[in-house]
Amino acid sequence: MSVFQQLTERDRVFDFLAPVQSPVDVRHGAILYLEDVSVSFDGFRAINNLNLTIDDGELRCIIGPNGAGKTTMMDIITGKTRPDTGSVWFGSRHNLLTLNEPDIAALGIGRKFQKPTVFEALTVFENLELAMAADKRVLPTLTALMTQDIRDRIDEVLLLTGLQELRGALAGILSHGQKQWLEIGMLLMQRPRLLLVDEPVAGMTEQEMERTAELLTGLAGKQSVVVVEHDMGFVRSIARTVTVLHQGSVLAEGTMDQVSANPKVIEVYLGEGA
Ligand SMILES: Nc1ncnc2c1ncn2[C@@H]1O[C@H](COP(=O)(O)OP(=O)(O)OP(=O)(O)O)[C@@H](O)[C@H]1O
Repeated sequence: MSVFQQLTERDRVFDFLAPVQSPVDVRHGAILYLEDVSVSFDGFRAINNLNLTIDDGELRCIIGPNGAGKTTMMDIITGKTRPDTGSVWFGSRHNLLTLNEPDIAALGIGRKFQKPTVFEALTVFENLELAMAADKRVLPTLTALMTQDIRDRIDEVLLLTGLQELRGALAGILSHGQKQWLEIGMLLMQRPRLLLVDEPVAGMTEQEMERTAELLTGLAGKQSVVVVEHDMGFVRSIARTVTVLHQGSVLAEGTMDQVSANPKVIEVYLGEGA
């Protein structure tokens, strides 16, 4: 059936217009559990008996030296990499190791990579609209049929990301920071329960960093946010709990003050002048 035919079928709700369900069971307080997770690449243990719990609504920062396993950990959570051993649960109901990448995304885990990948030839508004559509070819038709719900969500996300004034601007003319916020906004359109954000402030000005700190801390509570970041000033400005990864395991966990006073952390990471 053509996209046009699908859109003219008035008697059913289309998947891309349906509200995202959140069947995640967080009654025990945690939204993500990694237990004894290990993965090796050519005999090298990139993740080594990793244990990590993220609470529902929490903002967690993950730091650690190059090669500590931060990206691999994100890849495991999103289903891009399968661990050799261990378990990974989203709430207490969903075993993520039985699901593929699209299913994990559909459950409500959004991932923001370091480099922004917005559609530069489209406006800010259209980028957000497109983030709602599963089928990226339907944009022009979708605009005509856009429900009030989607318009309201776009307005909410424009407000959250501080991009209201730029709603009609082409994404291509945005600053680096604004593009990063737009991309976070695109993820927010799907109302994720857990957002994984990789080095959000790399290449940003001081002012953009402050705005990003406000944005991420504002999201916590409504959703859980895991931020991987090397910029210690930024981590200090947003962090409640910091996890330090080293050689694929948790080396230390606590407040920024606690981990930065930890001699093991100073030795393997902070002592590098990071
Ligand atoms: N697909 C792969 N094949 C082989 N080795 C890999 C693969 N992915 C990661 N590694 C290795 O696993 C280790 C952990 O890498 P990872 O990218 O997860 O670290 P990181 O903490 O994200 O580092 P950075 O801060 O530099 O981004 C590194 O030694 C890396 O070379």
